[in-house]
Amino acid sequence: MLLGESVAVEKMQDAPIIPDDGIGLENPPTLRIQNLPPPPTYLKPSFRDNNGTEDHVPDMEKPRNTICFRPTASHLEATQGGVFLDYLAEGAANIVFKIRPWTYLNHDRFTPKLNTFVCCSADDLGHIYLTPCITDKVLRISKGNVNTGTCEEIIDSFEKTIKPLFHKPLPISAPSMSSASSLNLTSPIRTPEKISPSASPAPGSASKYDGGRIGKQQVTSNPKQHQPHTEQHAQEQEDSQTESKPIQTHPSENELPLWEIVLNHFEKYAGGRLYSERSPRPHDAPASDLSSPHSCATYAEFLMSYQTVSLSSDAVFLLVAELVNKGVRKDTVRIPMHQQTGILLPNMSSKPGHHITIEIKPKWLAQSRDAPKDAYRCRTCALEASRSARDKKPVYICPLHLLSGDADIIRPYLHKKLVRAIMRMGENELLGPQLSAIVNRTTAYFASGQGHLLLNHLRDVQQQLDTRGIFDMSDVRHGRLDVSDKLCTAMTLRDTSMYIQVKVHGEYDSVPQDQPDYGVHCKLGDLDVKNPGKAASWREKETNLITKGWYTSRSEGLERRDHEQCRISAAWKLYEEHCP
Ligand SMILES: O=P(O)(O)O[C@@H]1[C@@H](OP(=O)(O)O)[C@H](OP(=O)(O)O)[C@H](O)[C@H](OP(=O)(O)O)[C@H]1OP(=O)(O)O
Ligand SMILES: Nc1ncnc2c1ncn2[C@@H]1O[C@H](COP(=O)(O)OP(=O)(O)OP(=O)(O)O)[C@@H](O)[C@H]1O
Repeated sequence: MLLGESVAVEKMQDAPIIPDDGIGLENPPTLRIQNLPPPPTYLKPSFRDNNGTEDHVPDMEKPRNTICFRPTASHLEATQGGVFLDYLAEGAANIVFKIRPWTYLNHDRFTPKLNTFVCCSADDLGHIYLTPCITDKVLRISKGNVNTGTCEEIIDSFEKTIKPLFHKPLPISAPSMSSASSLNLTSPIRTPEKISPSASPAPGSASKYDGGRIGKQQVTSNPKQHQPHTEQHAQEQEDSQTESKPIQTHPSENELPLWEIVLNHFEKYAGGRLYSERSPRPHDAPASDLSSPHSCATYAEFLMSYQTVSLSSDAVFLLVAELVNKGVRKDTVRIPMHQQTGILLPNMSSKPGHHITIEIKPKWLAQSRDAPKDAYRCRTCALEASRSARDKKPVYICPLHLLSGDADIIRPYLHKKLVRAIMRMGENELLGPQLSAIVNRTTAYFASGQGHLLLNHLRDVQQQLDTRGIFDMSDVRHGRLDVSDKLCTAMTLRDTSMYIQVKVHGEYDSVPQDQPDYGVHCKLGDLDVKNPGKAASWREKETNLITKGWYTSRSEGLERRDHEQCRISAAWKLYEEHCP
């Protein structure tokens, strides 16, 4: 296998193997395989045996300061430290394998599965040892997409850029809630004052703040008139854009965009509650005692530990074979051969009999800086509204609701997520009486516990890193990239995943009174710093949301119901109900 090559699987290819010489080419040719490759044969064990004597210098480069996966067909190696690498999941940019301890498939004969690997490391003298199997981890490998960094780059930017953002200490007393979540949950609804025209213009009318203006386009005078634009309209918008660039001016304190004024009213007068007639229920969780021994010291506790691993080229080949075996993708999967590195991460998957895991992408926890002033939706809800029925998220919550601390709104969302995770895990007995305890505990985690703190921290960092919006060029170093590193980091934190583990057995039944979110823990995943090369696509997305009316349209067909609706839409409804 040559430097610059990649292995691709195209199941429909005819030729079993077509090796190409890809050195130095921009788009290196690929090895195409139809059938699984034959397992490589390693006749000699490449580790120290039980007597401590090294009896083989392996046929791979000695890995230093790192560990290395390579396949094995040796019974001895497999029994002493073999692991299986099973396909677990994939995202747009990475493939994830679960590391499972090796087990006999046949007691009489050694019949290695194709994906039997050993994990080796070297000491200072270059002696190679078999590393005890690391079965509580997953192996994550980049697919090598154009805008995706190598594993080394990912780890480097994680250490230098991401980690410092989480070095802030966690509060040791109850969280001081943000404006979006400083809710008086017991206060009855009060009538909001009508937005004073002097404080802010009527929806859609002109003001100095035209954060929603693209080129010559002005927001229309009545938000109820907003509809997603036709293709022809979109073309007109595009044409107008070519004449003038997007303008981004920023509101001073007394020039807040309308959506923000309405949202502030919602938080202030309705106590942030979507259903105003509802009083707090007995099962609404009290705030967690954040000074308990379970408190984390800093927000860094929510980060996973990363470890680089190198992969022999045979290993990469067999991982691709594993993907074929599992029928992973109908189209092409590529794993770049030249990288031959992966990242070991803690395995956050559900573990039957122990915990269930739900995965949540909190997305944009504050409105986009570029949203029109009369936006009816937040950025995430606007994007979701723009999606076809097929592409919409099956279980959804507005990020601003998730952040709000309102247990009534968060609970139904978490309930759905947890039920799906339980069913996927196959522990259907958890759907019985235990379920409400599991849901309540997870709700408490997000409504008032550490999940709430983490979301607030993520929101703050997203806002601090993106102060001027996606069209701003002022922070860009001349001639280099057309988007700032800070914005790339903000976009990374808008795309991170929360892996929330909820204990489901054992001491979980005897929960401390003062800790309603007992047994719930979370780590953040996918913190690969985004490539500035994505800037054009981010701008295109934002422009599309603005010009096609996805932020502002009040079309019935776009409405989501109850807790699925956007918090900003809920605020508008309440405002208009009380200030017709
Ligand atoms: O644009 P968004 O907000 O939909 O985010 C994309 C994600 O869509 P989502 O809404 O989370 O399903 C998208 O996630 P999926 O592939 O849909 O799971 C990616 O994370 C994408 O980032 P990248 O191209 O892998 O760097 C994400 O793209 P960017 O973060 O670069 O915009
Ligand atoms: N540490 C982990 N433990 C368990 N499962 C994981 C872990 N990391 C990732 N996964 C699984 O693999 C999937 C893809 O991982 P990841 O989100 O890192 O890939 P990605 O390509 O960066 O995603 P995206 O499409 O969001 O860019 C996740 O959705 C999750 O199901």
